[in-house]
Amino acid sequence: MSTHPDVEKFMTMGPVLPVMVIPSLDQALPLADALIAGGIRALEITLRTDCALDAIRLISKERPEAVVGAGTVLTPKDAEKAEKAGAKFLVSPGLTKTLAHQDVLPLLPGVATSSEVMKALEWGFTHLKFFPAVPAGGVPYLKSIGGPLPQVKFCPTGGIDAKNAADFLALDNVLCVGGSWVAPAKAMNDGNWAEITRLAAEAVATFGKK
Ligand SMILES: O=C(O)C(=O)C[C@H](O)[C@H](O)COP(=O)(O)O
Repeated sequence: MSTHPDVEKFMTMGPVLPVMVIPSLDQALPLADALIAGGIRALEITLRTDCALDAIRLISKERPEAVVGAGTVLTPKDAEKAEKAGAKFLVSPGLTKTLAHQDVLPLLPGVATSSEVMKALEWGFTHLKFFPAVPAGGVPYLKSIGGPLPQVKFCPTGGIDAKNAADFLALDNVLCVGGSWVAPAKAMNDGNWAEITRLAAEAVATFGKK
């Protein structure tokens, strides 16, 4: 499936797509609530933990105001499981032929080089995650890619935080940024949900809408 029109909707819902790693199911609703209270509604739950699918199921059911997506989607099987759990979109760190052809849910696939962008375009993807954003070259790199490939819109992710997000968001080819900095493991482990609401609200207030 090529880029679904809904992908741009999810990307422009907020300037920040939180990358959520949820180790324990009892953290799922408090974390979602903390982010929602801070003004973030599009939530990416990575399929990196055992309870990730259950967390997607729980948040989708109990918090209909949130738009829940699955992250770290690697295979079409992952896509099917995420859809069954209630996810509305998929995010992957890279792109393979089989993943490019899944048609279960709208996909935001990851790329890191111009050849990968060109291959994604051949498969019909115009909206991509730039991953890992900072280690791969950061703002100047993504700006350069926008020279020959201006038709592609990105969600840079990987190494982004409150300090460098604005520099990425200032680029013409960036619609939103992704990151775990608004849902840090330490605050989650401490049950410090107020801190997560503060970080989310700070991101929304600082970066506003693109
Ligand atoms: O899980 C995935 O699908 C990924 O592609 C990786 C995440 O997007 C990054 O790990 C987030 O990076 P940080 O904000 O630097 O923690």
